[in-house]
Amino acid sequence: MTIVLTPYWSNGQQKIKVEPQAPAPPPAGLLPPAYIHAVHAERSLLQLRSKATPIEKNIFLSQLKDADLNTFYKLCLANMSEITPLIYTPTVGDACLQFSQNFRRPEGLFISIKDKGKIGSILRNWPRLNEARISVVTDGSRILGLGDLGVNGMPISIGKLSLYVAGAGVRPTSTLPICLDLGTNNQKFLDDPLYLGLRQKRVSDEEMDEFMDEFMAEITTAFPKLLVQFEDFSTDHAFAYLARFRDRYPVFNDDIQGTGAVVLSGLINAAAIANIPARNHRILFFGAGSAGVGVAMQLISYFTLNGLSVEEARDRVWLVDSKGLVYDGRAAEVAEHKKCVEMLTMEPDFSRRDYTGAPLTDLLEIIEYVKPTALMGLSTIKSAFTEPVIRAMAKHNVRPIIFPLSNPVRLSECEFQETLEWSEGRAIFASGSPFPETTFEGRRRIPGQGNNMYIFPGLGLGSIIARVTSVTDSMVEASALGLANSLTEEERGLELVYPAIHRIREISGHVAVRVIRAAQKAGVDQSSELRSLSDEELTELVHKKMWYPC
Ligand SMILES: NC(=O)C1=CN([C@@H]2O[C@H](COP(=O)(O)OP(=O)(O)OC[C@H]3O[C@@H](n4cnc5c(N)ncnc54)[C@H](OP(=O)(O)O)[C@@H]3O)[C@@H](O)[C@H]2O)C=CC1
Ligand SMILES: CC(=O)C(=O)O
Ligand SMILES: [Mg+2]
Repeated sequence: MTIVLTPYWSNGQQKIKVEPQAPAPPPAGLLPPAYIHAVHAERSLLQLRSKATPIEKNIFLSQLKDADLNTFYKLCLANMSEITPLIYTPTVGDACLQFSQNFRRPEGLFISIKDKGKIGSILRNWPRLNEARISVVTDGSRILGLGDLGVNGMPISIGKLSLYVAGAGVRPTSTLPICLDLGTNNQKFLDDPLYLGLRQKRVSDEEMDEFMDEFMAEITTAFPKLLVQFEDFSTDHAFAYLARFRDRYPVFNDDIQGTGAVVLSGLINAAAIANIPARNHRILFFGAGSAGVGVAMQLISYFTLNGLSVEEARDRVWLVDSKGLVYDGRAAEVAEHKKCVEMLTMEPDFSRRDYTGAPLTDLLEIIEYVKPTALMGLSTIKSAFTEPVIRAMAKHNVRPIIFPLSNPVRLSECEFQETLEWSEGRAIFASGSPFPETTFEGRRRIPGQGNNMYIFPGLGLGSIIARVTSVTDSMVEASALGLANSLTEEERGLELVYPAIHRIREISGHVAVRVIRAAQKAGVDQSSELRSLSDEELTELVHKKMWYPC
């Protein structure tokens, strides 16, 4: 049993410790005589562990959250590494796939295309109108690497918000999960009598634009203090709506910006282990969607801040999509977001100009041509990093950086153990979903989890506390740098690229402080009283604001 709990009340016979936040005990007789709330957390943990499969554990935890919020978050905080994979990736992928079958009680807000014209009135049905501070909004069109899941995407919003609470201490009552139902192109769901969403195909881009304009205007009116996180929109809409709304409202896109920040942070720490400055790396992206391009943009921005010109910075990056290496001369059309993204002041044209040969479609061939120092997988293609691919990376690099970042775990481009074996233990590894640690040739090896869950809780908390009017690139970059320098000496000694997940509150606090400072510098903060605080005072304030279960 790993949890350490402080009992705070019993059924009245044996008062132990009453904390200020503790709920009043129910009247005598409504609980068994020896019931102790804190011990109940241990009982809940045993119940959780008695479930056979991850999805059963996910269902159990979801019901526990509904029945006893404090015990749920106590378990999360005391057992982060055990519980995070159950409420988040990989299990949240199954929770989404099975949402319509497993549905018990509604959680969050559902807004459909049929509500167009009256979205404001639907939003005002939310019972905690004045309390909402952070909303994770998905349209279910690209849930993890699982594709269009329509209204079944709701658990991703719920799961991310549970991490806001557990990982950053955002008050549970301040979280607002939203799933937009704009139809689905998933025929299996449309044919399923249990499917809980609209029985229609996705609406046109024009209709979706009108809907999103109304939605954003109404949500920021109904909830004037709300930060909006866009989650798992399909890539074209992810870029389009970030560009459309980011200067008007406090909004960020987790898959583009959160992922960009977390991978930049991991690359900085991996570069230190490889003993090659980050800006000197040659980075090959296998997958050029919202996540791949988001990370590429973040890296280029960082490299330019570290002395490279835009040309030199983008020269460090190669993109591969389903048609192979992205280069100017190839016949297959190159989507706009892979060429020129308006969201940065520079124009990071990722399409290579220096390659003029025949299309390169084989990853191994591409590796032999590029000779990358780092290989990033954001493709949703399971096992794409084959033994020859990893061996080629290991041939060209003393310490190859290999980050298979696709989620959930069954879509990972490679697994931890095989990557160690094929690279003779030299790979520096981080994956999107967690792999267990292992011992390789007598040495303890701990895989990194390169997941935006290390960024969004702190980025969100800092934005909420500073009451920002928008989320700037500098705030996102600050979150990455804050995460990168949060490793302890012991963690560096173990060659970790990300800190241990059980320190998530500390890390989120650190990230939040960096984000608040960046917001102040950019002039987008509205909590001017925080400006005069020293860093120590600000850190203390951030931690004081964190909610704890009782
Ligand atoms: N670790 C983390 O924190 C995060 C991980 N992710 C994960 O990243 C993955 C991708 O997300 P996202 O970018 O939004 O999704 P997209 O579907 O937009 O992108 C997938 C990309 O992979 C490319 N691709 C598909 N098949 C192949 C193939 N056979 N060979 C080479 N490339 C291929 C696609 O090519 P084309 O453009 O030609 O279609 C596209 O560029 C998901 O699994 C998601 O879960 C996302 C966000 C955060
Ligand atoms: C982690 C995440 O945001 C994703 O896989 O989409
Ligand atoms: Mg996502």
